[in-house]
Amino acid sequence: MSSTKGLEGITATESSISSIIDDKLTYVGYDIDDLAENSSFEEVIYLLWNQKLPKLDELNEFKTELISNMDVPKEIIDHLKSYDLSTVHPMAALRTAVSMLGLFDSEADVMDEAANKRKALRLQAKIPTVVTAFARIRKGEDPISPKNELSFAANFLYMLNGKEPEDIEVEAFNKALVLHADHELNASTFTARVCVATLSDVYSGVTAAISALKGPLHGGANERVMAMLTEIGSVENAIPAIEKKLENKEKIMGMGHRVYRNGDPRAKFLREMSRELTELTGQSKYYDMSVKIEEYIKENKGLPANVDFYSASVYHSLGIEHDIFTPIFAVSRVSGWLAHILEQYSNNRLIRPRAEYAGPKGQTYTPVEER
Ligand SMILES: CC(=O)SCCNC(=O)CCNC(=O)[C@H](O)C(C)(C)COP(=O)(O)OP(=O)(O)OC[C@H]1O[C@@H](n2cnc3c(N)ncnc32)[C@H](O)[C@@H]1OP(=O)(O)O
Ligand SMILES: O=C([O-])CC(=O)C(=O)O
Repeated sequence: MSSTKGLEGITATESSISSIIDDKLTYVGYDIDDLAENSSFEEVIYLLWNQKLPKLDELNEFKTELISNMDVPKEIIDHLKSYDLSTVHPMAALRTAVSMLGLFDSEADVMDEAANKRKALRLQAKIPTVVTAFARIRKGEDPISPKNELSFAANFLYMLNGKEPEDIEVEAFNKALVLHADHELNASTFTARVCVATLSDVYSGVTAAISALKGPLHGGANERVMAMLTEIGSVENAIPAIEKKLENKEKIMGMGHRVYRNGDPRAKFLREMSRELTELTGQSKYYDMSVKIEEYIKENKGLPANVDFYSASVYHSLGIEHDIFTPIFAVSRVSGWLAHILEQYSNNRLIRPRAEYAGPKGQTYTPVEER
């Protein structure tokens, strides 16, 4: 028996949700380029959960259902208020709040398909409320309810900032949500599938996935990209700073990918949005720095920028606090986690690989007082 470190190259399941073939990403067979240019995030959620794009009346009904499920129990808001918000990371708060949401859902442990779909809708709807409520409470502001006439993307920015966003902001944010929605068997999605393959419930699966997304080698990288750009400070300092990091064997956040070797097809959209939005907000230095870093790493390490790299300067230009970047990833990716959870239930088998034993053998037990 031999093992593959990090399960690289191992095909662990069949899935009809998204595919990455020859550096091309599709959701249910639709090219990500097409979806990023044309679709709303609501359409993409519907697509991932139903394996088809909605008709207009189906889409309208779905949007209404989402908005009408965005409320969060007062007890959870009160719980958020009880933390020391100067030290709690919003991903930790989100992880706990999602777990708590399960305590307020009388169907949490009802395992039939219809109930699981209803829970999926509730979770997708409530996660943006938790993230925006956390961000507002920590600034001493009250959480805001969504507006029926706004899209999912617009409502998120409205609930975060308390004012209706500009069209260009909504367009950029919607595109970012579409681009982050699903990504085959990434670490957090795999985590969700492993969890629910024990026939544990949807809330457990999503709580586990949030825990995996939080790490800096996965979704947590976007916040760290912005920390790196802030630390570098100027376009002139970009290459010297990166050289120093590489000398110190530090990883450059937002660079590299387990699957893509030639380039992440999502990055070009985020790069363009970063160019536009940083220019519009007079912060082009972040885009210019990012381009220099991307080119340098490509040339010297052969590594491409991943989805987290330019999303950092995009969210920064939208005025979003840096530690809210990874929760925003969760606001989008929960759509993919839920699609995978529903797919796992529909054709379940316990996920239980083997480990190659590398420890000592043949040891003899000695009583504690003789050791
Ligand atoms: C949404 C997402 O999850 S996208 C990924 C987000 N994560 C990041 O951006 C963090 C930075 N990137 C990384 O850590 C990695 O590229 C990962 C985790 C994304 C992929 O990891 P793996 O497939 O395991 O690649 P691995 O870590 O083995 O890297 C292969 C080689 O490239 C190097 N390398 C990979 N990424 C980087 C990086 N960002 N900076 C510098 N060197 C890197 C490794 O040090 C290694 O070099 P070596 O062979 O000389 O030891
Ligand atoms: O697929 C991966 O390994 C990481 C990634 O890009 C994602 O989750 O979007």
